[in-house]
Amino acid sequence: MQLLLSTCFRLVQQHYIIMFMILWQSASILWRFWWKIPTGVKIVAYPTVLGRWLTALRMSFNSDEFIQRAYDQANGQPFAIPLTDRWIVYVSDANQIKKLDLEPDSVLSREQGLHEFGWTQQTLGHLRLPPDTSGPKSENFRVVNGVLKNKLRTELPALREHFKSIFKTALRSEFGISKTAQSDQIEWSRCWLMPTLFRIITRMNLSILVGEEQANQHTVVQDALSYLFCVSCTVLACQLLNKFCSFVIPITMGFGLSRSRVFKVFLLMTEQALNKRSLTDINLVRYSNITGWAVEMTKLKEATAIAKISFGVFFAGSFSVPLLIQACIYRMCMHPEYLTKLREEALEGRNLPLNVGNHEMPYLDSFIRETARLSPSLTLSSIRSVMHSYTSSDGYHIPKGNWIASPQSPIMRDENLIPRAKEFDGFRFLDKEMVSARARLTHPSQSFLFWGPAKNPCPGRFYVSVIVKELLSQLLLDYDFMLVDPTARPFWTIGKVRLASPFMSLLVRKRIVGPLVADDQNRSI
Ligand code: HEM
Repeated sequence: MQLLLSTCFRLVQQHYIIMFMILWQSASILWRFWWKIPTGVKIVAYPTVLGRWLTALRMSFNSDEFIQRAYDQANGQPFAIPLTDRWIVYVSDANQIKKLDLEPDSVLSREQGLHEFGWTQQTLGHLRLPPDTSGPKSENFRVVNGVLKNKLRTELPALREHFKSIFKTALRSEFGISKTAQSDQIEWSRCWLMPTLFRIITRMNLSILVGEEQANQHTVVQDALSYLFCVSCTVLACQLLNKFCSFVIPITMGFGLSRSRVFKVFLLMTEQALNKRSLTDINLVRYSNITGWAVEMTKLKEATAIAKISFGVFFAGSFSVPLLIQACIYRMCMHPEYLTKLREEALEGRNLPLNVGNHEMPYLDSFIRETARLSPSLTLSSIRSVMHSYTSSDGYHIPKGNWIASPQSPIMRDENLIPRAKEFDGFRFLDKEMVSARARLTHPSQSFLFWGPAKNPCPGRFYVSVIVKELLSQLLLDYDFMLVDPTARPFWTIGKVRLASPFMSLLVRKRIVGPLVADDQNRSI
């Protein structure tokens, strides 16, 4: 009898818990999809509150197509699509975007938007600098832009030999080709592209962030890679599970162990740079990496706070570069007709310093820009988080907590803005005489949102442009390559991210100098 009673009691208890969870979930659906709905804009979702929720679920897997259709139907007007955590109002008209640019960060915050986008509370945890809504006046913004757009950019031409030697060694070791391999050793080796590119680029980023000595240490690179893997799993979990993800985060983040180990390296290098500054005449101190330049530029005194800034740069710069390179390699394999010209150019430019006047290698520059245009790694751009309920001068109203953004892919594929926009034309950005570029990879514009808003584009883009060109040049000059399965799906869309396929594999061999045998996907192996 007692057993029966206790079983009944437990069932009732469980029943209440389930009832409570259903009520809580219903309330949050009502709150988000009815109470927080933007007004005065076209709502692109299935009708009713439940329909909007289903649209949000659908957006987790198929957002690219959905946004494209909404853009085509909106005729330049703003439209709103629900995600599981918020509404996004997409604005594409240039004049409306200009008006948004005039709003202060305390109303429409770019920095808050970037933090929410990167789930920094979960992925950087206590090592993040909290978002500062004072816009360009914030210390983080000033230091990050100063370090990447001034210091690092000025050093780029001199760093070319350094980049070259890192990539040469890395490619050889990744492809399992010995230093003394002769051109008649033509066996193909198979390479799993995404992890390979992450290893190479993370090693390179560490060398400019914390210096060559640290980047040479196997454990430092391994910790950085483990941390990036944890971040990828966490962002994926957060995108799919949203608020329910709290209990899985410690697991996906590996309890923050790799994060702490990587941060320790940043802290150590920051402390060393601070010591150097205090011991030497300040005018004589020369730093050669980002942690040192951050110490040189910041007004902050405390090592941990300064290290958080450079750690934030590591976080911001780690994911997009491998994805861009993978997209370029995919395009090269699918459009081998470009390879002869790209190889000629790479050979001619082999020893020139890159980024002196930002006009070197126009063919490769155009090829990468065209790839980026058609294969951006995000479905949206220029995110702003609504800090206080916002009513625009055009009459639409967006409740606090939602986002305003631009529909990146549809704009970059709009035939009204770019002729034959849906076609891949690798040398599209060269002028009529085909000698120099009309628009460089690093130039942001209203129809090229790859680097974010034209007003405040990514400060790391000059560095990206140089290292991507260097790596692709070496690949073109030293290797033949082709896709293992050219028919496999090249991209996946998960929530706001448009990922190059993590399963893409390449067949690679040392290049036979002479006829360009790699220019044909159909050759026999
Ligand atoms: C293909 C590679 C990259 C792409 C497509 C990319 C794109 C972007 C975009 C879209 C933004 C947001 C801009 C905004 O909405 O205001 C951004 C911000 C940023 N990026 Fe990049 N980025 C890339 C590589 C890098 C690298 C390698 C670094 C560092 C070495 C870097 C450092 C940053 C930083 C620090 C910010 C935040 C700027 C701020 O808070 O003011 N990025 N990037």
